[in-house]
Amino acid sequence: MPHFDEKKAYAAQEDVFFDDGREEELVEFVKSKESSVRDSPSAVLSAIDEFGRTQKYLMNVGEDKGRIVTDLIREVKPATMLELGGYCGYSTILFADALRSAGGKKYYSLERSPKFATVIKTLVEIAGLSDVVEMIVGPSDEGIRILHVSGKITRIDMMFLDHYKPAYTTDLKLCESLGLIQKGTILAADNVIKPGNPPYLEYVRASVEEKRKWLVELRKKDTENFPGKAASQYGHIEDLSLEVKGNPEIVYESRLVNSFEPTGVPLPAAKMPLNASSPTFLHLLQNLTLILLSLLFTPLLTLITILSTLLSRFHPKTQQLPKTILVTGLGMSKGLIIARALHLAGHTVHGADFEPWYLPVSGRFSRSLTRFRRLTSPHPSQNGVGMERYIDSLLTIIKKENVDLWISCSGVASAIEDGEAKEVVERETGCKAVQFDMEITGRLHEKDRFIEGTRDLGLNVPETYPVRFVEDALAVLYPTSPSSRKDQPPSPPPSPEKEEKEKGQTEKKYILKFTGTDDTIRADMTLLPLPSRQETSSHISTLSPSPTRSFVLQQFIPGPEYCTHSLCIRGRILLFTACRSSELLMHYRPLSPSSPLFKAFLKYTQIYAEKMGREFTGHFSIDFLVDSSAVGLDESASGLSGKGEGKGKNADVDDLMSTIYPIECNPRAHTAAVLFSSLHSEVADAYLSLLSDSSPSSFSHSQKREVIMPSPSTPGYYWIGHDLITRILLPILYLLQVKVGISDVVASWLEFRDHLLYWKDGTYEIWDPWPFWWLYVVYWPGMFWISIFTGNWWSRCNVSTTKLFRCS
Ligand SMILES: C[S@@+](CC[C@H](N)C(=O)[O-])C[C@H]1O[C@@H](n2cnc3c(N)ncnc32)[C@H](O)[C@@H]1O
Repeated sequence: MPHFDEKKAYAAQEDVFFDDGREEELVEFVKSKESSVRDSPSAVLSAIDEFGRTQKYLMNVGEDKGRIVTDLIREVKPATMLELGGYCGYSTILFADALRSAGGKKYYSLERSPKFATVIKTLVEIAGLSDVVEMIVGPSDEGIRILHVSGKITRIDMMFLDHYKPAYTTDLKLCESLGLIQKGTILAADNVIKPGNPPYLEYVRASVEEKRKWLVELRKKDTENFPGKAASQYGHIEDLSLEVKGNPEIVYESRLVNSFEPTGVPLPAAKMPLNASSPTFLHLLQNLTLILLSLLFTPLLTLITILSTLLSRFHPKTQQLPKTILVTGLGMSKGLIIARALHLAGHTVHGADFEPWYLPVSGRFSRSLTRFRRLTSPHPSQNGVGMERYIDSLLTIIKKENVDLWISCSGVASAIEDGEAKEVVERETGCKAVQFDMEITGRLHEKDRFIEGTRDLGLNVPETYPVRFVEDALAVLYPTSPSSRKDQPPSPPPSPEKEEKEKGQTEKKYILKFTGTDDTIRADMTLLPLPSRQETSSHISTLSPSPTRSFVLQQFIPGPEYCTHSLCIRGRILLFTACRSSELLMHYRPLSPSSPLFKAFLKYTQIYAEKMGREFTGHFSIDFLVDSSAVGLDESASGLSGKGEGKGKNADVDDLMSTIYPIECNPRAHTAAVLFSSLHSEVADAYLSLLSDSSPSSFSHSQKREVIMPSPSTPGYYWIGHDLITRILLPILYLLQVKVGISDVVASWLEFRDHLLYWKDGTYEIWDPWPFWWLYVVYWPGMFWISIFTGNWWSRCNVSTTKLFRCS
């Protein structure tokens, strides 16, 4: 046991030893020395220590126990680190400084008390560490979910646990369940011996078998049988979740390290590096072989094409009279799968899309098309000329080919234009369009109008406010009561309920979302308000909201995001699917139609469509967030976990309707449409119903068509080229840059292997391989070189290294 220097001992701990005004006194104390301590973390720490010694006790980790962790930081060199419980920022400053010196980037401090969080912010700012430290205010489990959902943390390099003792285990399990604990993660937990944390020690020291056994037993709450006053230390006993199961397969190495409290009381602290199993070299070899087979065998593809041409004679054809159909958006997978479905059902399909003359899109080479035409873009519009030319180019095809049905698969940039085009096409020709009209498209496309309209329909929505000026957002984030205005007479004090509501209002978190299509801004997930009004205001100012560059301020819902895709004909949903939203929208696995979440999403979408009435025809896709904290939902509610035993499995669909929040709507086809690839005759029938099913009496509940949805056995869909880059090449690059470890690289490769073995490529069809071949052998390399020559490559890489290869 090392020696403790009595001269540096903190004042003795009193009965009441925090939240009695001493934290504010500390801030004043440090501020009084600001000129000598500014921008020096060690000087700020010395000032805090001096206060603890000469004024009042502070529950800081202190110099001695702190050194155990800073030594670890120097050794492990974490890129990011998490702290649960920041109090006045002693550990925050000590560890964030060590992290920065070791080359790390971000230190997240999770602190429940807004008052203490303000103290931390102030002292961190004086120490000159604001660039490194990010505060997340609120209960730690909420903070962990926020960091996970926002993508700020995908793996925990190192975590310091020093908050509500019973929450050590539940929070660790939560991190495990979210996949944040990986091989090499280091946990440093304070106070596990005194006052003591038996459930935590038991958990991290348990074997895999023991933890598996506990999973099926009825566990006591972690707050029960807790020693001393630890369970009620911060006022009340917290209701910790019993639902988060953790990952029993993870094994920890545990070590106790002797040290001293800042008062000089000797104590052990614990640190725990982690062990996990490694995959084999064989998988790597298998992956490489499959890649070569998939991409380089052009002659094989040619042979397949010839054979499948012969075999396609045996495809079942439509029972109806063949129709002539125009599908636009053939450059995207969603357009391609719709064209293929209609072709296989025996119809004549024409394709069209925008494409530069020097680089044809892959969809034009599909065997499902009778002919492909290049469309004039509506965008280089001078006085609406671009728009007129676009509509003319559509009308020309429709009239020349006697098109019966136009299926618009617009990209985000031409959704509104297609709304206008639909009106002209239906007015001037006999052709029907699967596309919302301009008014409805605008109402769905614009985020604030969509939420407002949905609220008017009586459906659950997140709070959403239009933001055209910085002040619009500040007015929501910092509501002032009328009585605080100088020019108005004071009004009576607010009722307790109103006060409670206003308090709640300010504690809610919001995200500022750009209403346009700039991906760099769309990625900004900063939770607002920031700790001070000034920081909030300057953050919003950097985004420069204006009437021509508007945003919405939307309530942050802590929970997973799901996307849906549906085809709606005259207010009825005919095709529907839902999936977990994936990074870059390049992986789709359908939710089981029997899962409660799927049913809730479908019900929500159906209610919306029916309330909109017979004018509502088009592709309709709502993105939902699920407030999993509200009803203790787990993965079993979506049917994706495959385990099926969770509480969510039996969730009531009506209850779920108030915990699913639409966050935006795409009035166009979603790439998740690929999940219908094997249902071609059903898909074709659904689209063709627009031409036949038009009598007013057909819109009744009794005659409701059955909704077509991908069966639970539908494989997941991915794009092999995207996976090659994001799952194979980029991890190697990041490994060379020492951004990730070898275990991360292997995990990525294994994911790719699983996709190759069990999932399906979103472009490839054995009978129609040329779009796939063109996409990867010509289009992507072409895009790559064009990007290099035009310089776009680098600017896009700043957004995301994989963005360039998004082909949805
Ligand atoms: C022992 S103090 C932290 C001391 C700090 N790590 C240091 O060494 O300077 C514990 C802190 O955890 C915070 N806390 C308690 N429960 C929490 C929870 N569920 N989530 C986040 N913070 C919590 C308390 O408000 C308190 O500030």
